[in-house]
Amino acid sequence: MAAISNGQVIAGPTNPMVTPLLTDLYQFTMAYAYWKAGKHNERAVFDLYFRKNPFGGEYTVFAGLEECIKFIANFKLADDEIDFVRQSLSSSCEEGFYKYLSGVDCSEVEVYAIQEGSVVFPKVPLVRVEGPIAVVQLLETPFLNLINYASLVATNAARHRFVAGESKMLLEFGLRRAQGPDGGIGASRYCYMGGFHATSNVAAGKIFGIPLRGTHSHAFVSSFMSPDEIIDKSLHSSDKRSTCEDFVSLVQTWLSKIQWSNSLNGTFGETNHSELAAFASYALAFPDNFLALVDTYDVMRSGIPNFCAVALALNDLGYKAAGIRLDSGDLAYLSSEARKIFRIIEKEFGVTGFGKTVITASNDLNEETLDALNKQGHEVDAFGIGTHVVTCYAQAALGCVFKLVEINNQPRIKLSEDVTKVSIPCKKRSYRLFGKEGYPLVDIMTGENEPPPKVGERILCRHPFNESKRAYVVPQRVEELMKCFWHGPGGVREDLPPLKDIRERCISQLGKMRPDHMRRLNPTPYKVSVSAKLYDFIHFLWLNEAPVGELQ
Ligand SMILES: Nc1ncnc2c1ncn2[C@@H]1O[C@H](COP(=O)(O)OP(=O)(O)OP(=O)(O)O)[C@@H](O)[C@H]1O
Ligand SMILES: O=P(O)(O)OC[C@H]1O[C@H](OP(=O)(O)OP(=O)(O)O)[C@H](O)[C@@H]1O
Ligand SMILES: O=C(O)c1cccnc1
Ligand SMILES: [Mg+2]
Repeated sequence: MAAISNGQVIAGPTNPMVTPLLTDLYQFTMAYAYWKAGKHNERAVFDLYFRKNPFGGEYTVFAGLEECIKFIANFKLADDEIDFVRQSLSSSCEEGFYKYLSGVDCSEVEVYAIQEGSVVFPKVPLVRVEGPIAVVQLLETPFLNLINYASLVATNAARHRFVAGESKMLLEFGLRRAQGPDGGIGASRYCYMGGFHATSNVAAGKIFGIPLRGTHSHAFVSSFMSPDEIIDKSLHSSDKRSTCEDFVSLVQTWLSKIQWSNSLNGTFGETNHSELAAFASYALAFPDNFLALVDTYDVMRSGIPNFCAVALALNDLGYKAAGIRLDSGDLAYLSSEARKIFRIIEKEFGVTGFGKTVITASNDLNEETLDALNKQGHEVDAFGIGTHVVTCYAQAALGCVFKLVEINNQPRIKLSEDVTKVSIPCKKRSYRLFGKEGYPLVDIMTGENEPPPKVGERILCRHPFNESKRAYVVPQRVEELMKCFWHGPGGVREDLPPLKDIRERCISQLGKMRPDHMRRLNPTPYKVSVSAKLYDFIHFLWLNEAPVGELQ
């Protein structure tokens, strides 16, 4: 059953395994202890944030919010789930707790969050969850689970897109290598959000409306032994006005023309006939969308001439071949060589546009290989990326945390020997301040009731923990970062935007960042700050909570 809020139906989470039990045991033990102490309805505020940008970069893409909202909108423990909690906790736990649990929902919970697909930075709350402490405590692990991987993959995808360059098409091919079904579905969704153009994952296409793309595998090529296997060789022209009765012969004629061509100067000798049969057969099946994997036997000696022969035969019948895929070898060299041949063929045989035939490359691609290809020069138009993007091979987890910042209107702080782990107390607001050139300059957190920064008014931005780091900013534009996404089922809240809009937000925000924050090597850290008032309060609370040591 789906929940209704603000007149909008909010379905449950995409993965039906996302239930109130998808949490750590300690959330239930704490919920019991809060209940036992009579504290369970105390109003608590938690911040969800991360401490360090992933992949050695200086930016992160926030993703996973929609799933969190779907989760809380439908949050209710079923009887069998309560029975299981009863079996899992100590037998000394009182029955009244289970009665309480059976009535728990998120009607008293408020969620403020940065919009999904936004570019975000360490320490700034991505999500602020307020509500009865026992209920909000139960949300900690599922929220982290839904946001950590989503944001990591979206960031990874955005980084791959950044290196590949805006003009390149990025295809996500990772389902077979993903961490299980949820990893695969999630990767497809969040790669698309981070700027990929399409996925090979059919289920993700159906569930999220992501464009589907694909080629064919080596198995298809090697399954053919000879052109004699092709029974139905007829192919009608694209305008359906004529029919070629023996497409395979037409292909073979074109292959000899290529072999004897003057401008190709005898580049091509014998090619592999079983590969030619596979290509011809694929073209008969998909004359409008003929794409050939050209590296099964030998890219330059066989795959490319065979592809060209089939593509030219299709051209005779009014079809335009879709392109080739390279899946091994030196992709810079092979793509450049293939392009040269396509250009020569365009000239020699007068086939307009043949020189621009799309070249797709795949095989263990990652940021580094894309960067290396760019440095060498290449002719690849589209990249198919699997393992590295979906498994986030370069970094296993983002490390988002969920920390208590206020209870019963009393600010709370968590101290640590490691200053990066000290939490920023209070229910806060956060703003992005934009400079003269239109770039975001700094994110600033303030106490909830402080006046907001104003355009044209100088404001002091302080590093939260380093006294000497501070700067005045006169913002040209101020954007409040967190919006209300849940205020109980009846409360006014932001609508959940379609995936395409989230993707566009992401691409647009990434495009408006100052380039030095985005570069791969030694990027400049983006500044995250607090107001002078919040700074003073953090340090007052810090001194208040930290015991004074005694030297002997
Ligand atoms: N010009 C290039 N510069 C840098 N890296 C490249 C270049 N061309 C390909 N690569 C990368 O080099 C690696 C080649 O891997 P490997 O040697 O295992 O593959 P292969 O032998 O070409 O193909 P196969 O998958 O059939 O084994 C891949 O990760 C690929 O992305
Ligand atoms: O390399 P990835 O980035 O993970 O991209 C997906 C890979 O999956 C496919 O083949 P598969 O890897 O199954 O077989 P292969 O390694 O023998 O090419 C495809 O040809 C790619 O190589
Ligand atoms: O369509 C493809 O080419 C594809 C799909 C998944 C994995 N590798 C390649
Ligand atoms: Mg491979």
